[in-house]
Amino acid sequence: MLRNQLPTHTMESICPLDVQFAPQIAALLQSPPCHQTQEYFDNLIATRQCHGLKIKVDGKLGKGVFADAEFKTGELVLKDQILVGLQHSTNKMDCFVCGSCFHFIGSIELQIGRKLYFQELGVSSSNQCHSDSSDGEGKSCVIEDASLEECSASGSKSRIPLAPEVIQSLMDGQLVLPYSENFSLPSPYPCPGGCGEEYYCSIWWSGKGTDFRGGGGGAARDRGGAASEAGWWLGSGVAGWCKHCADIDWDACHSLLCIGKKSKPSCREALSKFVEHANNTNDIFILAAKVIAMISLRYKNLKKARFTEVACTASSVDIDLSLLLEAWKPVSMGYKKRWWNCIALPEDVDKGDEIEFRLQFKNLAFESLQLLKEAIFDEECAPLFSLEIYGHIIGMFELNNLDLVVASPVEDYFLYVHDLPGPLKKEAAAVTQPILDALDDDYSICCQGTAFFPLQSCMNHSCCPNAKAYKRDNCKHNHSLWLKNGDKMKIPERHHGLWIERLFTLLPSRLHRYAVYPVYRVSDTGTGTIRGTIRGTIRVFAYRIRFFMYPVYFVKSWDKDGQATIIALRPIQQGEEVTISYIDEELPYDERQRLLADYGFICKCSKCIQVKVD
Ligand SMILES: C[S@@+](CC[C@H](N)C(=O)[O-])C[C@H]1O[C@@H](n2cnc3c(N)ncnc32)[C@H](O)[C@@H]1O
Repeated sequence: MLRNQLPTHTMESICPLDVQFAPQIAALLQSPPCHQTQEYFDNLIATRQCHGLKIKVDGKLGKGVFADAEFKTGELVLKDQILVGLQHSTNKMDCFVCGSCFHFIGSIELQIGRKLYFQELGVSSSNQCHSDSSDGEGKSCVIEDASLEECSASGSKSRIPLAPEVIQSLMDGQLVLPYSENFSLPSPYPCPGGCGEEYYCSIWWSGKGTDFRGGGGGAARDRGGAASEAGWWLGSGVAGWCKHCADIDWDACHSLLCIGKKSKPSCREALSKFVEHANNTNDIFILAAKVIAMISLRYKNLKKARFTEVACTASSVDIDLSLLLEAWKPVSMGYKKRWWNCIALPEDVDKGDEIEFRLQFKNLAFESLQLLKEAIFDEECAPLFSLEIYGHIIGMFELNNLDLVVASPVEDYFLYVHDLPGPLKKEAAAVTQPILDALDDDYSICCQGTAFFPLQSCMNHSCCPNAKAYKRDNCKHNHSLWLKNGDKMKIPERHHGLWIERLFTLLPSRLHRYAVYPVYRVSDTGTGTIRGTIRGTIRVFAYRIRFFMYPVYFVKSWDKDGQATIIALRPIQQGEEVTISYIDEELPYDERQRLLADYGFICKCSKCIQVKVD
């Protein structure tokens, strides 16, 4: 049975808003007309100055990205800014990053001190095992009787702790590490709402992208509302000092989601419950909440602007559908299906249990939505709080999101010290070695999360792609995979020398989607060794699933901040479609189709069509 042909009773509404606002919801979920979509993406490409690309909206696979110029091998094809993204909550203890652009902030000392502090408290990801990851389904997994042959890198036992005073002096800036001035980071600005949960940096808007200049200014300003230019996320295209990331995030969504003193105590409590629920189940709900907050605030701003124009005094609780559709436009452009329908059925779940399986996800989303409604429900934007809309927003993430991976400057710092000439290295290492010993394998953990990118998400998949997500190639160091023992892990030649993520995959395969694991550089010989498997039993909602994990690797899209960077894998001709691979395209045909089923389609690329013909 196809996923969109489930019996009607699974589609029955459990959310009264789905029924009450059915026409408005249908209007929101209707695909925008082609000309509107074309206009939107043409505008986006122009304002972001990603010349050389064109989004075509009526291709055989729906939207697709096409070359409007020639690209040489290795050339930058696209740098795309996040529409909405989040850092996984489990990663927050490891990496201190800006809550808006995900650039590392503070200082090398603060990054290290904070990590060691949480490590000593026993709450860092270093103290957890892989299967306790923040995956869509994995978040809800409870290890019941896993016999862990070997835990991850994070569980290292060879760590030599530092004295608490040293950790404190790293955090409060008393201890300055040698050469750390070469790795300065933007100053952190606390959330203006006083939640203490989010910190930000300031950015320089060059009109082309972001260029980080640390700190400067920082006086708390009176925000008194969320009045920003409604189209900020399309980028102004004008160079100049931009508002702090704090302001950007506040105006975009955080003013509604902040649990600081500026929010009403009842909202604060409800929001805390919502976040706790998301952290215990699936942090993708927090991303969905960001979208709902963004659209609500865009709606308010559009309404304010319209009323100023026509001096209108209409009742403030009437839903203005045309304004709501306008506010929703950036989300309307994303490819989406209902979350609980587009999740691939894990191999371990019996076909006969499919309806029950999907209902569990639907109920989970409803549970989360109820908590969010208690916190930020707005009558004027009521359709946004329907389960249909919530499910489609999460489904959009499921089908399009890219893992967000931002390289750690702490790793760069230690590599720099490692590369110093003899006497200088010896002197510096006298200070840094005890810190490395305390961090052990975790010295290089990068910022990890998930994000939706409006242009990149239009890229179709191919098993013979002509583009890929960029991996930093300016690193001077060739780390071998440090995996121990036994089996060889073969890595295709084209990935040699690139940064990869060592990933323990939990079967069924979907459970790795949002996992949090370290990134390593593959040696130029491209081989590593597998560290052993982990066997056990987990509970996924009502199901007990026997599993084993095996290490695979993922090549990541990552950079100094959260932008997606796509480069050409081979020469791309003008007019040719730009494709990336959502999976490891070297796998055999059946395995590829199995993995692509997670994305809800059977591949129609030339390589797969050829297999069928043969
Ligand atoms: C991330 S979106 C890509 C943009 C999409 N074509 C659109 O219209 O927005 C992924 C979806 O595009 C379609 N798609 C992408 N690559 C495909 C392929 N090789 N074969 C078949 N469908 C594909 C599938 O429907 C898939 O779920």
